[in-house]
Amino acid sequence: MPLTHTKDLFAKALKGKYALGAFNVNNMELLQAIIEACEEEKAPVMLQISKGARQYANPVYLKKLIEAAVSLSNIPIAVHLDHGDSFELCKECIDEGFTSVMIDASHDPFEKNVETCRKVVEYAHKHNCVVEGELGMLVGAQHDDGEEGGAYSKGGAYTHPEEAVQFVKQSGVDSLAVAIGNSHGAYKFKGEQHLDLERLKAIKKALMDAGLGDYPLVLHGASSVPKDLVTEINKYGGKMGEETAGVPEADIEIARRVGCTKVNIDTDLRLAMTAAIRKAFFENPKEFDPRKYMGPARTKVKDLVRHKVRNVLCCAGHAFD
Ligand SMILES: O=C(CO)COP(=O)(O)O
Ligand SMILES: O=C[C@H](O)COP(=O)(O)O
Ligand SMILES: [Zn+2]
Ligand SMILES: [Zn+2]
Repeated sequence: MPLTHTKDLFAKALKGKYALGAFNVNNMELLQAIIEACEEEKAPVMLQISKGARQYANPVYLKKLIEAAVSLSNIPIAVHLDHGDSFELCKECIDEGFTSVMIDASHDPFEKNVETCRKVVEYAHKHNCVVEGELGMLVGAQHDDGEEGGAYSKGGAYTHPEEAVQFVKQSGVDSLAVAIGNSHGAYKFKGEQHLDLERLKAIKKALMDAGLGDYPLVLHGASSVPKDLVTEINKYGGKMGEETAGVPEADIEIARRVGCTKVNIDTDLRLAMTAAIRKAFFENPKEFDPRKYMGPARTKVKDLVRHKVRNVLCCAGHAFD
């Protein structure tokens, strides 16, 4: 089975009122965990590759691993560039056959963001690829070099509904990542906080009223940073701030119902993998066969993805709609 096009996945998700999980892939075990969970849950899935993943694993390895996943499974799989930071990187991925790319020029002024997106859209649309843009800036740790804080988006800037309309019209992007209080990483909030879901509704409505239809919105930073994973990491020797909190899963469910079509999850996968590896090291300090800790790590990530697609995103059971 070949890759499924991102635009086909979006069309079905919008019709079926479910969200697609866009899970980040950095190595074989993460990929296997995502695919096995989605296969068993009959969920369509988006695999996303960041610039960092390409640097870590090598684009050819990633491409071949994904080819293996596609040929061994029956579910619809799309491949997306996460946070493309230049036209050149987007072009490389489009040429490699990615079904969608994100160009993230959200830190630039509006006009410059539009211009950068337009250039990517022009190339992508000629090559059967669709484009995600971003307007507004996520709070906190986006593009961060520091320990926990954001380098240049500490305050964030929420997406304005009318600006979103102008941005989509002028740039021609096919989906839009919004800033509604979401942020990347494990240190999103101290204590329980919520997304600005009223703003999300207003953005969706403004796009609809402007004749852009049931327009696909994207939620970055959608990890919930489960307390039990943080506790487990710390129990087995980790040193994560216990008071950290992510996006409540109930907020993600509401975002899905409002019309968020793509939900990005990376940190929760990292936490699951780290918790399982730390536990295996702690419980079996004499063990040195990587399969003995990567195996449980893969299983833990698989359980997490299963939970997300079944209980939060509600895309389980929709693979063959
Ligand atoms: O937005 C993401 C990838 O683009 C991931 O967000 P998290 O860090 O919340 O998992
Ligand atoms: O939003 C960022 C994603 O979690 C990817 O992270 P990365 O750049 O460390 O691969
Ligand atoms: Zn961004
Ligand atoms: Zn992101």
